[in-house]
Amino acid sequence: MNFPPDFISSVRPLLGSETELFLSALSGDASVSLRLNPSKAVRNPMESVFPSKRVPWSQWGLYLEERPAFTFDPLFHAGYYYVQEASSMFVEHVVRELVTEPAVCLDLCAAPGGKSVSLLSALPEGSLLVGNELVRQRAHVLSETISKLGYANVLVTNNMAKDFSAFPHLFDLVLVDAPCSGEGMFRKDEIAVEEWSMQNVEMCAVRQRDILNDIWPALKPGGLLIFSTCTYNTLENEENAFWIARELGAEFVSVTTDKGWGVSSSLDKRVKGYRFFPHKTQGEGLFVTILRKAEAGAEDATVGGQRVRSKNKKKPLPFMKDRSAYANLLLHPDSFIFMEDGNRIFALPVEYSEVIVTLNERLKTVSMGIELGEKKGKDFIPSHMLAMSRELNLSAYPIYEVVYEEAVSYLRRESIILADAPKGYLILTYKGEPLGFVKNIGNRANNLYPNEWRIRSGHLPEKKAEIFTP
Ligand SMILES: C[S@@+](CC[C@H](N)C(=O)[O-])C[C@H]1O[C@@H](n2cnc3c(N)ncnc32)[C@H](O)[C@@H]1O
Repeated sequence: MNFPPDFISSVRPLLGSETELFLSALSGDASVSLRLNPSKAVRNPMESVFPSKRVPWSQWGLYLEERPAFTFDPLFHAGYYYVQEASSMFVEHVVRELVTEPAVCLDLCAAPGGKSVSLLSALPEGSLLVGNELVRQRAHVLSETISKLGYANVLVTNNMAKDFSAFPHLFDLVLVDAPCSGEGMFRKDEIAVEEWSMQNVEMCAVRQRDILNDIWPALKPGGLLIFSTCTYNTLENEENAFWIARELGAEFVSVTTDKGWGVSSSLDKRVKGYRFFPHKTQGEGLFVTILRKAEAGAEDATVGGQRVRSKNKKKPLPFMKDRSAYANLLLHPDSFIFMEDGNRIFALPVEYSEVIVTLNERLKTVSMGIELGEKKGKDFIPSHMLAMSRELNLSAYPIYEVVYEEAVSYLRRESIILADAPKGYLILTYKGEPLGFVKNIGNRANNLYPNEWRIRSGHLPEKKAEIFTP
C-alpha cells in the first residue's frame, strides 16, 4: 500500500527501528472479529462459533479465520453478535476493571456503536448508557445497533457535545471516541489513506480539544473520562491527553494489561495511555487514555463558570397511570415506567425514568428505553425494538419458527406465507430467537421488519451464512 510520505516521516520518530515492521503490518490484511452479545448468546456458547480464538482483552470477543457473509446470517440481524474490530474491545476491559458500581455513562461520539456495545456488556447491572452521535443519519445507525442488542437502559441522542452542558455533573463516565485522522484504519479503509494530510491531523487535534472542552462540565467531579482515537500521531493522542490533564484538571488512571496482549504504553512519559500497533497486537490502531476528573476546581471555568442550560425545552412527557394494557409485553413490567409520546408507547427503567425524561426534554432523542409500539385507532402495532428486547415476554404473542430461507426473505422485507399460523400479530423466530413481528392476515403475512434495516441484496449465498455451528 502507498502511504503518504509525510505520514511515513511522522511515524519514524515514534517507532524507530520498528517502523518497517509497522508499515508492513499496516499493508497486510485486517483480522476479522466479532463480539457476542452476552444478553442473547446464552444458548449458543462461545465454543459453538466456528473456528475462532478469543480476543484476549475481551470476555465476549472472538477472531474468525475468515469473513463470512454476515448480512445473510439471520442471527446477526437478531442481535446475537456485533461485528467489531478487536482493539476497540479494549474499552470493555477498561470499564470492567474501573467501574464497579452502577454508573450513568455517556458515549459521546458513538456511531456506529461498536464501543457502546462494549460498554453495555461491561457496565454493572443497573447502569444507564446515553449513546450520542452528532451526525443525524449515523445516530439512526447507532440506534439500530443498540436496539438489536436488546438492552433497555439506553437513550440514543443526536446532539453536539456542548448541548450536554445543560446537565452539569450528570455523568459518572464519559467516553470520547473522538473523530480523528484515522491512521489506524488505513488497512481497512483506503479513503482514510487518501484523505490523510498533516493539516487534517492538526484540524482533528483542535476539534478533539473543542469536543473535550464542551463535554467537560457534564462529567462529575471524580468521574472518569475515557479518551480514545484510532490514529497513531501524538498530536491527537499524547498531546491532547496531556492537555486534558493540565487544562481541564484531571489525573491519569491505569488499568492492568497482560504482556502477551502486545499493548504498548504511551509514547510520552507525562501521559498514561495504551497503544495498539498492528505489528504487535491483533487488531487495528487504537490509542486509549483514562483520566479522573479533579474533585473540585477548574472544570466549569471552561464555560465561563456558568451552568449553561438549553432553552430548547420540550413539554414533559406524561407517565401512564394505567399500565394494564402493556404490562404483559415485558418479562419484568414492575421494573419499568410506561410513557406515552403521541401514539408511541415506551417502557423506561424505573430507576432512570426521570433522568431519561429530563434528557429527552432538552436533547434530540432518537430512541429511549424500549419502544413497545404504536397505537393506531383500536390497533396496537408492536415495535421492532420490542421484538429485539431481551425484556420481551415471548408468551405475549404467538410464535412462528421459520427456516433459513424464510428468515432471509423476512429480513428482505418480502411478504411471506405462513402455513397454519393464527391471524394477527406473530413473533417470527429463527433458531428460537426473535427476528421481528408480522401481521398475519390469512393468505399472507404483512412484514413489519423496519424498511431501512432490510437486506437490500437479492443474492443468496450458496452456503448458509451462519456463524454458529448447530
Ligand atoms: C471514531 S467515530 C466513533 C466510532 C464509535 N465510537 C464506535 O466505536 O463505533 C467518531 C464519531 O464522532 C462523530 N463526530 C464528528 N464530529 C463530531 C463532533 N464535532 N462532535 C462529536 N462527534 C463528532 C462522527 O460522526 C463519528 O461518528
